[in-house]
Amino acid sequence: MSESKPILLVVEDDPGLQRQLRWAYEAYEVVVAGDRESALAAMATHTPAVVTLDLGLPPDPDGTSEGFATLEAILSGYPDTRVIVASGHGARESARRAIGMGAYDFYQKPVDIDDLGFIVGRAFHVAEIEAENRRLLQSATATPFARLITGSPEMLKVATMVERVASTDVSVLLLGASGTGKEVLAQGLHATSRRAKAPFVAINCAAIPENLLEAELFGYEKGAFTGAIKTTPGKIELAEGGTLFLDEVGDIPLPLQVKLLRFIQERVVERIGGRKPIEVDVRIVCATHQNLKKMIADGRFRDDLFYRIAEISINIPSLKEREGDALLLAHHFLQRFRADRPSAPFRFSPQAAAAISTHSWPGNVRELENRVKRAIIMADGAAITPADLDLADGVENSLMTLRQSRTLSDRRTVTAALMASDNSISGAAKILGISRPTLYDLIRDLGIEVQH
Ligand SMILES: Nc1ncnc2c1ncn2[C@@H]1O[C@H](COP(=O)(O)OP(=O)(O)OP(=O)(O)O)[C@@H](O)[C@H]1O
Repeated sequence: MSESKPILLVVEDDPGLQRQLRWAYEAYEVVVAGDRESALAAMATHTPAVVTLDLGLPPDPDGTSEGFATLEAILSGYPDTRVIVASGHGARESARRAIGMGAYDFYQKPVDIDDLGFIVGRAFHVAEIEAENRRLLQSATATPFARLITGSPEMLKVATMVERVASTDVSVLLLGASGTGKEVLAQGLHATSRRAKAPFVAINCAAIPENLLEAELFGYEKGAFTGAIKTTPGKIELAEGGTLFLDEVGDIPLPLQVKLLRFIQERVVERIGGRKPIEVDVRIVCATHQNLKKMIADGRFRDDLFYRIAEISINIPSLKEREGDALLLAHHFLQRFRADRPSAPFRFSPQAAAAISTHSWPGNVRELENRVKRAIIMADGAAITPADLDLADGVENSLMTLRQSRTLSDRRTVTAALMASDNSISGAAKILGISRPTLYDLIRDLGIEVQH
């Protein structure tokens, strides 16, 4: 991979500030444009991930009209670009308008190079994560787990385990909270097993009334009970040669647990009202959000059945535990649902992205899917907002994190410089490129203890 620096486009008409910014951002290759035309030319040539844009551009250097026109042109041509808007004119109103149009962030002049540098750094970071997300989305859809979208190491580990057990015929118990993707994984398991061409039959044991569950699973002969007007095979039979997925297996009532156990041991079913045993070859995969061990202790689940269905148990992490996945999945669902509603926004506002990243997702992926579905219907701006998702604004949180992370990174850098210079103040100041008094101030503000 090339080690070239990322390109930052600075749209600024003041030559003094142009020079200052060019000098300040050593980590980037800074491209400068002084007006709309040259900004769009630079966009076409370099397609930078991040742009800083002064709203006061010629021919309206004292107003904002040209700046807004430039913002609109950039965002409509290059919707993935993070545009950071800087202006001294009627800052609040301009800020609101710019963010509403899809700007990434806003900065009020006069420019503080350090602060703006931090915002720019974060914008590149987010752009990188999003690019990575897009790559992951592409590669994820190429795997046998076509419906499983994840970039988190914990979940990838789960997918690898599922893939590994798929080639065997052991029974698998998937443990995870509601909406974590148990059925998606069960389907992935089936699709990667030797049974892939045979049926995958799923049954949610919690969704079917107790008295109907037996008929659903085992089938019945005509006339076996009132309403049994024709002979009907059960789900177990329908899964012949393939995989039977028993979701919420903990909800199977005890008498039916006995019958299921018998089937698993003998591999034959008898329809209700039937006399002849029917041989069935199926792979059993179960899932539950309940604690089966506790249910066994309470006498609500049979331990002999548990050991039959749980030759291998796999824990599925909650969405909150999969770092970065909420945003990755949100983009995935946005793309998917937009297919039916092309006029919907194609991006989340920075506030919405922050809200998605900080929400605790008690309903896991299903909750996320529903919120994005809702947002696509509700949204009427350029970007999806936290309100469209019915989430609290995440920006306050992210701003706190911004401040905290800045302190954290300063502390780390100063401590490393002190260690490298054997706690010599002048040595550390030299490494950090600051004066000794500035370093003393920093050490005090950051609460660092210097050992002598
Ligand atoms: N990693 C994932 N990638 C893409 N979509 C997912 C993922 N996980 C779950 N989904 C989607 O979220 C929804 C819920 O998933 P699923 O039904 O598999 O969860 P579950 O754990 O079986 O839920 P429950 O226990 O409530 O039945 C489905 O629409 C599914 O397609």
